[in-house]
Amino acid sequence: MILDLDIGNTLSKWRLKDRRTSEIRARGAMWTRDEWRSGADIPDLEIVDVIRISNVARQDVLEDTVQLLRRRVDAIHIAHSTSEALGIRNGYDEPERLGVDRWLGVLSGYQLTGGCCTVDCGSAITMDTVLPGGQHIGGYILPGLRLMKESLKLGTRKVAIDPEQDALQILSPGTNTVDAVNHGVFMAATSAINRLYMEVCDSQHTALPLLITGGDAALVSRGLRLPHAHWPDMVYAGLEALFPLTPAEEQGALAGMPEVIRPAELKEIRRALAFTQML
Ligand SMILES: Nc1ncnc2c1ncn2[C@@H]1O[C@H](COP(=O)(O)OP(=O)(O)O)[C@@H](O)[C@H]1O
Ligand SMILES: CC(C)(COP(=O)(O)O)[C@@H](O)C(=O)NCCC(=O)O
Ligand SMILES: [K+]
Repeated sequence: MILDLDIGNTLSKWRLKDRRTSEIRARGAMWTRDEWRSGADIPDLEIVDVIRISNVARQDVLEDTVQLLRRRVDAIHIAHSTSEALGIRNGYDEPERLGVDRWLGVLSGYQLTGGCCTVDCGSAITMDTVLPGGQHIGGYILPGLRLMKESLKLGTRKVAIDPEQDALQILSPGTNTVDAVNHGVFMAATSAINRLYMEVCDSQHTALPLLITGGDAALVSRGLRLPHAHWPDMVYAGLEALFPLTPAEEQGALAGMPEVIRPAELKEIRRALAFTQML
């Protein structure tokens, strides 16, 4: 069995994948700051023979995790951002400083689309662009929904946006503190993504597919008017692309690949952008 780990600043996500059939057998998550102890929260390590890791949390979290796992498994593959991989050139001045979760999203996004914008809505919200031909041009980092809320210190930290509400409701003026904050941060996130996406397409002269992932992706997705695809396993898919282990992975099949949504026409994107700028 393969254990895939995606250690973010908030949550450490894990997934068990069958090495022969490529089926996902189990999934879970735990708080990154918590220790890995046997119990219901962590996978059964007895059946794991190889591990792939994406880590953007502190180095000691990775070291502790590897220490714990090393005793039990044959191989541990740890992903790193590099200047080039799988036909993609990293656009950062210092490529190794690009968050590896972003790099993995770019790798899988490019495998799927041949050029796209990737958005990861977690502790931070990140957007990256890789152009047709494989040049990554860098991206943007914003605080995530939770961080934005916490930074206001208005006591609304624990009250999440109701995911059942429709987007128009979430964007309406709040008539109490909780709603005012929730609607405000939702608007900040969705309008920034909309705008940055349009700016990038305009300046690169191409309408790019838009992919979104991360713990808040389903919610943020509801406020994006642009065509886009939600790919919950996008970071895991980058691990699959970088360290293929199953027969399906060796042939380029990535877990949970969404259908590619055709982007709006470039001239429509430019019209919407011009409208935004005149407001
Ligand atoms: N079950 C959940 N537990 C905790 N956070 C969740 C959950 N579902 C959605 N979230 C949201 O997802 C965010 C974490 O997303 P994630 O992509 O895992 O972040 P990171 O990779 O930075 O750890 C949280 O800040 C929270 O807003
Ligand atoms: C930007 C991030 C904090 C996002 O992490 P996440 O929200 O997924 O926990 C992470 O990708 C990171 O630490 N990046 C290093 C800085 C950079 O990418 O420029
Ligand atoms: K993120």
